[in-house]
Amino acid sequence: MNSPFNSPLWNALEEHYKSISQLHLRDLFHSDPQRFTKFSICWNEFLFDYSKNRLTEKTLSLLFQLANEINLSENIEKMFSGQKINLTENRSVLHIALRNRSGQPIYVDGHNVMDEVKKVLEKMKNFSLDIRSQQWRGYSGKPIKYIVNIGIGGSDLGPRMVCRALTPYGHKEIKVHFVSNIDGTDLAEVLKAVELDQTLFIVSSKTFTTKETLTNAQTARKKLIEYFGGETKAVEKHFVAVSTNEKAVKDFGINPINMFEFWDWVGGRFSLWSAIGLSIVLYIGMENFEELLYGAYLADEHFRNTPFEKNIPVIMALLGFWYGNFFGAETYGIFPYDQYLELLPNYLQQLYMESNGKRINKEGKLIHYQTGPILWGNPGTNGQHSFFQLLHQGTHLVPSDFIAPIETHNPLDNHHLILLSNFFAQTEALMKGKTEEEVKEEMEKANLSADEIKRLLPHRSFPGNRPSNSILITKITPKTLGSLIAFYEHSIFVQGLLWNINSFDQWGVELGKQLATKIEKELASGSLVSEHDCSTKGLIEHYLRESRVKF
Ligand SMILES: O=P(O)(O)OC[C@H]1O[C@H](O)[C@H](O)[C@@H](O)[C@@H]1O
Repeated sequence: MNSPFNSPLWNALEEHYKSISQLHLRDLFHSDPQRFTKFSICWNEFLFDYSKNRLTEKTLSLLFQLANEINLSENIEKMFSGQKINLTENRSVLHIALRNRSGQPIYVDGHNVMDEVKKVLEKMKNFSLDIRSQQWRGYSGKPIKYIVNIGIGGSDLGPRMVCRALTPYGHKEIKVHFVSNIDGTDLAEVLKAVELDQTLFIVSSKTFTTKETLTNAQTARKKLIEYFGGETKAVEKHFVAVSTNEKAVKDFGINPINMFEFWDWVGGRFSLWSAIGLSIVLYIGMENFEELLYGAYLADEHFRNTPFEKNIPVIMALLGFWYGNFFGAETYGIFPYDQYLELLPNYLQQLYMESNGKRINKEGKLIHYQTGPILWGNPGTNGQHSFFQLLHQGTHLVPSDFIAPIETHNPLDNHHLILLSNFFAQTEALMKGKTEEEVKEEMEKANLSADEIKRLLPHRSFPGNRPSNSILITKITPKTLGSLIAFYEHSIFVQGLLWNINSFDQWGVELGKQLATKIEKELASGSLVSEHDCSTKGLIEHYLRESRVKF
C-alpha cells in the first residue's frame, strides 16, 4: 500500500474522528482516572505524557493499524540497513550509522560504512584534544580561544542548537560562535567578538558550494591574512573544513589534512552527528559528544525495537498525522521550558519543514492531503506573555510539545519551581479550559453586576480541549539531548511514510538560489538583463536608482 488515504482504514478513522471531535478532554479525563497511566511512557530519563490528546484507545488502535498498513516496521529496517530510501537522489539515509554504538556493521553498496565513521570520529577526537589542551596553536603561537563555525542550514542549526543547549558542559576558556547569514552583519559582529590570532574557523558545508558559506569563509580568510600582514601560511593554522567534497575544499585553499569528511548518505539537516558536529566536540569535548551520540543510539534502538504501543517517536508521529489530516491543524508548537533549549524550535523547523514540506508523492503524483506542519515555537515562559492567548482562545488548533527538565543546571532560589509550575499549568489550562459556569461564579464572588457578568462571560471563558504532549526529562545532558533530537528525527520519518513522500530531499530550495544568482549579476552590473515580473523589476530598479544616489 502506498498511502493510507486509499485504505478502508481511512474511512474507519474518518468515522471515528466524527465521534472524537465531539468529546471534550475534560470529560475523557473525568471518566477515566487511568488515562495518564494508559497514555504515558517512561523511558530512561524521559516521561512522555500524551494523555492530553484528543484520542481514546480506539483512536490509537486504528492509528497503529495504519502504521502496520504502511509496513512501518519493514520501512524502519530499510533505513537501518542502508537501503536507498532517498529515491530522488538515490541515496541511503544513514544518520543512524553516525551514532551506531552496537559494534554491528552497516553496509552501503556492500561497503561497511562504520569503518570510515570510526576513523573520522577518531580524527575529531585527536583534533579536539589538541585544541582543548592548547597543543594546537595559532600562527603566532597563541592557543585557540574562539571557534567560529561558518555554515548554513543543516551545517549551522544543529551545532548551534546543541552548543547552546549544552552550555553547562562547554569549555570555560573556549567561546563558540556561528556565522550563517550572507548579510555581512553576521560575520562582522562575530569578527568584533574574537581575536583573530586565537580563532579557529570551521568551514562547514556538505556540498562546499553554498554561496553564503563560501562567501563568508572567503571574507574571513581575507581578514585573517590581512591580520597576519599578508601571510597566507597562517590559513592552515586557523581554518579547517567539514565537507563531503574534498576537491572543492582543496580549491578553496584548505589542506585536505585539515578536512573532516562525511558522506552523501548523511542529509544536511541530520548531520550534527557527523563531522558537522566538530564545533560541538571542540566546545564540550569528545566524551560529551560521544554521550550525545549514545543518547541518540538509545533512541534509535527504542524506535527500531519497541512495539508501536510503547514507541515514543511512532506515537509522536501518529499524533501529528491525526491532528493534521483529521483536525486540519496546520501548525505544530514546540515550547521548551528551558532557556538552554531556546534554539530547539529553530532547529526542528528545518528538520520538519524541509523534510516533509512536500506536495508530490513517491510516485511523482500531486497529492491532495495535508503534509508536513508549519513548526514554530519559543521557550516558556516567554511565550505565555505573547502568543499563548491565541493557543487558549484563538480559532486555530495548535497541537504542541511542552518540554522541561526536572533538574536545572542553574538552581537559583525558587526559579525552577516557578518555571515548572507554569509548565504544568499551561497544559492543564489548555486541556481543561474554563467553563462559563466557573467564570460566572468567579465574577459573582468579585461582586460584579449581573449585566457586567453577562457582557464579560464569553470573553473570559476558555474552551479548553487543546491538545499537548508533555516531555519531562530528568536533566538536559548530552545523553538526554541526543535521545530527544533522535525522537523528532524518527517522528519525521514515520510521518513521511504515512504521507508517502520522500522526507530526505529538498528540491524546493533551488529555485530561489537560481534566481538570486541571475539577479546578483544584474545588481553588480547595474542593469537588468533577464525577464522579471513588474513587481520584481520595479523593486530592483528602485534599488539600483537609490543605491546610486546614496553610495
Ligand atoms: O551544507 P551545505 O551543502 O552548505 O548546505 C547547507 C544547506 O543549504 C541547502 O540549501 C539546504 O536547504 C539545506 O538542507 C542545507 O543544509
